[in-house]
Amino acid sequence: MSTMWYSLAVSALIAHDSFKRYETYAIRAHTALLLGPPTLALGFLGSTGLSSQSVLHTLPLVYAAYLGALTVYTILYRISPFHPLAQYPGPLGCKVSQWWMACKSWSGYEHLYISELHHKYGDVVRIGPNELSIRDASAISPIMSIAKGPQYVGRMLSDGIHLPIIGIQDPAEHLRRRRPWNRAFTVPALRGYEETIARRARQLVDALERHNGGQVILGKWFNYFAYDFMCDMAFGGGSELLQERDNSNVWRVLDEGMKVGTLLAHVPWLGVYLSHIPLATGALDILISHCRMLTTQRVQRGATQKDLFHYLNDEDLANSSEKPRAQPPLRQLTDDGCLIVVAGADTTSSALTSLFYCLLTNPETYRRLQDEVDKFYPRGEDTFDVRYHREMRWLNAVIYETLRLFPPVPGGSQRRVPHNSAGVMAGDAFIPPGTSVWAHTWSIHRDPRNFSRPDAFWPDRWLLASTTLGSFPSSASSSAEADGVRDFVHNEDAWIPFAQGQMNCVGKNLALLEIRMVVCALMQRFEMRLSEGWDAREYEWKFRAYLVATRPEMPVRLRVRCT
Ligand code: HEM
Repeated sequence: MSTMWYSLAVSALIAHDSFKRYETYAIRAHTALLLGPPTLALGFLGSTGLSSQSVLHTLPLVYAAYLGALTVYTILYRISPFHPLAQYPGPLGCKVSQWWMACKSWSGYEHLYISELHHKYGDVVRIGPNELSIRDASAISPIMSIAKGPQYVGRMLSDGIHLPIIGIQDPAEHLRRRRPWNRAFTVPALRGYEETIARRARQLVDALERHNGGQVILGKWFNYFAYDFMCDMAFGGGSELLQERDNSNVWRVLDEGMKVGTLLAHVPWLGVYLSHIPLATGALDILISHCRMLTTQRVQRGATQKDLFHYLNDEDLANSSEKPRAQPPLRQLTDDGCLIVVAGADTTSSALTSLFYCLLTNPETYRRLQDEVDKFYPRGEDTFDVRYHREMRWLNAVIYETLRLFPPVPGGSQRRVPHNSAGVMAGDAFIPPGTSVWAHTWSIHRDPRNFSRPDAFWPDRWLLASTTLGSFPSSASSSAEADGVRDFVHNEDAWIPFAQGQMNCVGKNLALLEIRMVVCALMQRFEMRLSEGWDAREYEWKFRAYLVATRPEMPVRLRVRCT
């Protein structure tokens, strides 16, 4: 009998080592490692001549002892000085289990929690048993060159094999999958989407005009706009929220699905298990099935215009010498289709809502932008003619500053150092193999070592520092002095709302184009102000992160301009 207990203890040790070494999400491997040894032990007991009743009585004890030993080994190892991340500080809960951060993420304030941890522990914090968050700007570039992390396995209820491009961990496969995406966002391709943006933005303006003198929840309208446009742009149509409103609760499903997805991002293995149970995750299941349906319909229907799937389905290569070896599998296309709505619509709507929040709480900035829009697009001038965008320095400064202060993906990007590598140096930190690591956008954007007055909405900083947006204006310089900013700090490398490097946001230029077109159209047509009685501080309090930031309802009064 004692030999059996001893063997069980050793088996638990071996199982712990296998989990640690291979970190597999394969359900068969989990079953074998979790249930195999105690089942064998019970078989052994049966063969010693023990009655089946005694074996049955011992059964719970054997399983409990084995799983208990496995749990104890795991916890002891994670908090021991032998763990590769032992040198990095962090809360005990984070070191012990990923469930700690999973629970924190449910509130939507994970970005603030991690920011607090950085204040308390410094630039490198252990936020999971095998996970680090880094606030040091010099670490951004090395982190962004590492392969993607496993969060999307859980987030997308993946089987661990099929994933949208954003979650592909093998760099060579990511590069292969990225090629059609890159073709879809070249300058000529972007030009092809301008008319669709303009059509939807016109529809937005018309719909808002019907509320002249009244109150609207502006963010909702941006949701409708962004979703309708993204469906046009990706699938060649399929949504009319601007016309019909959100009767089928697309956005509620999206918000709820993202919440569940955020929890699962911390425990990817659970996402793999739930992917085998139909409707186990409610909204997330509905969201993913809906996106799969849109993609399948689009692929079966074929192209009616040069939409995103024109490129993702290699239709653009039909007459080219660069012919693909084979048509992309439907599963690959539907996996990417699931990403498009979240990556393309939710983020852009979040950015637009935050931008108008910043404008409406900063009347001077609002007025300057109004003047700039009136200068380039006086009444009667087509705001959808994008040729002036580059010259609109204040508009660009306002956009950059909004994305700094309220990044639509506040947590940033996760990467994972491959198990079979030698580790990576990121800034001063050594990141051992098998470690997931985040460059924490929220903390980096609000670090005074990167940006003066980091918590203030101060678009002038972009003019002050500008190399890309124009020359250094003397008026901005004096306003900095008046504001008491003597040692002006501005580190553009630390501005990462779209991440950085080859695996960054491929839709960055499309997003900026959409934002500029919508802002110009709305500023030319309307005067806006926040509804009286609404506490503007609510926006910051209720700005939550479920991968993409969910924004509180912001009531706005608007009036059609007479000029
Ligand atoms: C303001 C709007 C947007 C923001 C702030 C934003 C931000 C981001 C971020 C932070 C990532 C993660 C990159 C990484 O893992 O390092 C990402 C990835 C991605 N975004 Fe965006 N995004 C925006 C708009 C868009 C739009 C309009 C599209 C168009 C469909 C898009 C498509 C994608 C795709 C496909 C990826 C995955 C890229 C890859 O892994 O290669 N995004 N985005």
